[in-house]
Amino acid sequence: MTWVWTRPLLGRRGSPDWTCQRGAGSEGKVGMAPPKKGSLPKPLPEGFILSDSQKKKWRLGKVIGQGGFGLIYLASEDVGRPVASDTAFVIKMEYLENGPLFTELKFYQRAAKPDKIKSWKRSRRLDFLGIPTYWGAGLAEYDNGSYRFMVIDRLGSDLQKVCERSGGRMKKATVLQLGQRLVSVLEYIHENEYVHADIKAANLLLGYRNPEQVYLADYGLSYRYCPAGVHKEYKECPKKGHNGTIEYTSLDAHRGLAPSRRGDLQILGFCLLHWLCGTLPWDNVLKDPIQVQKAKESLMDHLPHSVKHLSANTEEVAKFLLHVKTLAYQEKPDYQHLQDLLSSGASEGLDFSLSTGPTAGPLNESPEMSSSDEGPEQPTTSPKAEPVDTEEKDEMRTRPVPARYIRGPPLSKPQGAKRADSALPTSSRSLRPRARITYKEHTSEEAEAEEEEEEAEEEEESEDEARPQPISARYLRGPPIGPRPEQV
Ligand SMILES: Nc1ncnc2c1ncn2[C@@H]1O[C@H](COP(=O)(O)OP(=O)(O)OP(=O)(O)O)[C@@H](O)[C@H]1O
Repeated sequence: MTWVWTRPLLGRRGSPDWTCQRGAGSEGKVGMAPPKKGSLPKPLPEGFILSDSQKKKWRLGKVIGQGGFGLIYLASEDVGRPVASDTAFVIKMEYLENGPLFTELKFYQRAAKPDKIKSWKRSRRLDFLGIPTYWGAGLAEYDNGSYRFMVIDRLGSDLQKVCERSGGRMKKATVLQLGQRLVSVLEYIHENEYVHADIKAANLLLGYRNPEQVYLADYGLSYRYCPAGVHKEYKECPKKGHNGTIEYTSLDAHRGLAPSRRGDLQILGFCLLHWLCGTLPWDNVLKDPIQVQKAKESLMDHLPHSVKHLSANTEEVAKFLLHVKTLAYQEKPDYQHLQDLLSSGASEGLDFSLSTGPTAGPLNESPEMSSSDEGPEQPTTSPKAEPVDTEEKDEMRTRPVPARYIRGPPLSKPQGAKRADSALPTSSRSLRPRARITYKEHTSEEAEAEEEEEEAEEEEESEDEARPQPISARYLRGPPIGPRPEQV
């Protein structure tokens, strides 16, 4: 039996209303003590000294943030005095048995070492790359609890908050500028065998000292799509469908495919659209992942008109999504071309002041359009969904929520419409708080074995004393490797 973290659909982010429920599989594993009720760890005292896997010491300061599983502390390498309020480091800490920090740590250790980032920047002639620097990690014991921690750059406010403060939407030039920068970050991540799989404003943090810099953070859902250069195979697995943040997650994720590069870009496209319009066509059906999937399929099927129809200022994003639609599952995107598509209206810097651009388009029309509405001809190379077994779909629909890990802040409830085809926005045009539901698939033994195998092959695992507790005690996400090579 394994343990699944659950939280009510609209439960408060970081609130103690999590429960731990038993799930199927992995019978009889060692280390099966259920994680403590309420996943947020007990805060460690200010001034606590931690030693990382390289024996470097770190001093804990105040808690400055909390996520679904862990706390963020200010931290300092100068252990002899209290941590200054303007310190450049933070420590992210979770209970040892929790999975997301382990996943995030593996990303940083494999893909975001300072040297690697430095040489990438040199080779690309970049002044800046928006990935926080990783400074170390380790394990700690406190008051009978075991913890994992990771030291990274201290960052500033997240874009969700910034955006809410400035009226909900962003200026078009800023959205396009953000899009370009994120394509550049994604290219780096993708070239290092990873995808992020959870791009959204809440995971974009401004620099602490320089708010002109934007970092893509939170790699808790990141996925190694191409371990040792071998891309995961195309395998739809409806039972693993809808992973990610429901508003933005890719159609691949809805279908239960392992995340890949095109999925990240599609997620980014949905984010850009949201930031521009302040709303998305599936806002009103967020509680029903299948309806969300259908609304996204409809939008992608009817590009570019479906996007242009939402607002007058979406031409570049429509082109962006149209290009993403042409990508095959394993295809390497043309990052330069994607950046070029966004470049025409992009600003130099970022301006988060109130957006006065056109609001989203007609409110009472369906995103599903007749073929005569479609505008320019569609590319013929667009990937087609494999037929989905309706029985499996029904099973997904009725599957009890506790079978998955669900996370998301309360924010406001989506309003109104019951059907995807009437899912056009009805009220607010702003990026106001909303239900953001993240589905995270429950651990599978294949995925765990796969991770173990990959790790065993790596020579660079000197920091592996930070390995997790017995596998079954932690939460892991990841689809199994499919036997069926199916390039779509
Ligand atoms: N490097 C950082 N510097 C400063 N604040 C940070 C840093 N990383 C995260 N935060 C802030 O701390 C809070 C918690 O972040 P964290 O990444 O742990 O969780 P989350 O993304 O909010 O939720 P989840 O754990 O469910 O993914 C957020 O408000 C985030 O903006």
